[in-house]
Amino acid sequence: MKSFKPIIALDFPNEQETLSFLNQFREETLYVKVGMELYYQTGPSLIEQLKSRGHQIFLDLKLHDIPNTVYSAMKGLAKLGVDMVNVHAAGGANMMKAALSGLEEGTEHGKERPLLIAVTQLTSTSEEQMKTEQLINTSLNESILHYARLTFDSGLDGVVCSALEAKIIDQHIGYPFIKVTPGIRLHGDNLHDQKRVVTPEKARELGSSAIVVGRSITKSDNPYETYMSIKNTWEAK
Ligand SMILES: O=c1ccn([C@@H]2O[C@H](COP(=O)(O)O)[C@@H](O)[C@H]2O)c(=O)[nH]1
Repeated sequence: MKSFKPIIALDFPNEQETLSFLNQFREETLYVKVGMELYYQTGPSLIEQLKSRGHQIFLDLKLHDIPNTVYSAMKGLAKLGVDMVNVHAAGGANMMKAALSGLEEGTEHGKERPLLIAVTQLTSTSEEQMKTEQLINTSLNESILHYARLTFDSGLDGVVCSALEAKIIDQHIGYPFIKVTPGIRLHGDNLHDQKRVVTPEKARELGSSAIVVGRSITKSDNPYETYMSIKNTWEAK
């Protein structure tokens, strides 16, 4: 199975704060996640800087639009040379297939295409919220499995889900389908806006392929130490 370092969510408002955070990590090369907050302020130039420092990049823009728009957007994103990108599975099979075609066509000849994964249900969504707001009348696990199957059948590499759903996805889809799991909390507490949370140890036990950790590292008193301790726990697998 492909092995990923813990992915640090760089949820910062600008380049300066991002780089001063990263400077604490000395020579360590990281797998970082650039999301909407940061990318919408900095654009491709920050991606170039992160690459020049040797970091791997998950560009987490969660595309969700009509197939043609997603196709063209992915074609452009492929040129950035990032390692992983994503869409919302709720955009449907045609949209996901269009995303994959765009990525394949946009990837420079001889380079590896970025991994493409799809968000099933956000880790900030509870079963109750899914039922009352999205009017999806199944269990949360069934909805996530449905989106995971749709994603797999559309030819993508994996999904974003909580580690709580990693096992059921393995049972029905298997390897090498990737499960990227945010909602990681060091004490498993429902901190902030997350609803489906898991500790790094539990995520490992449950079969997560990659954990995404934001505020537990970025807001800690010693981000470097916190990251190293999470990494050691994760690599003990
Ligand atoms: O379902 C999802 C999809 C993406 N995210 C992103 O992961 C990080 C989590 O940050 P924390 O501070 O560790 O909560 C954040 O960038 C989200 O946009 C997610 O949490 N859940």
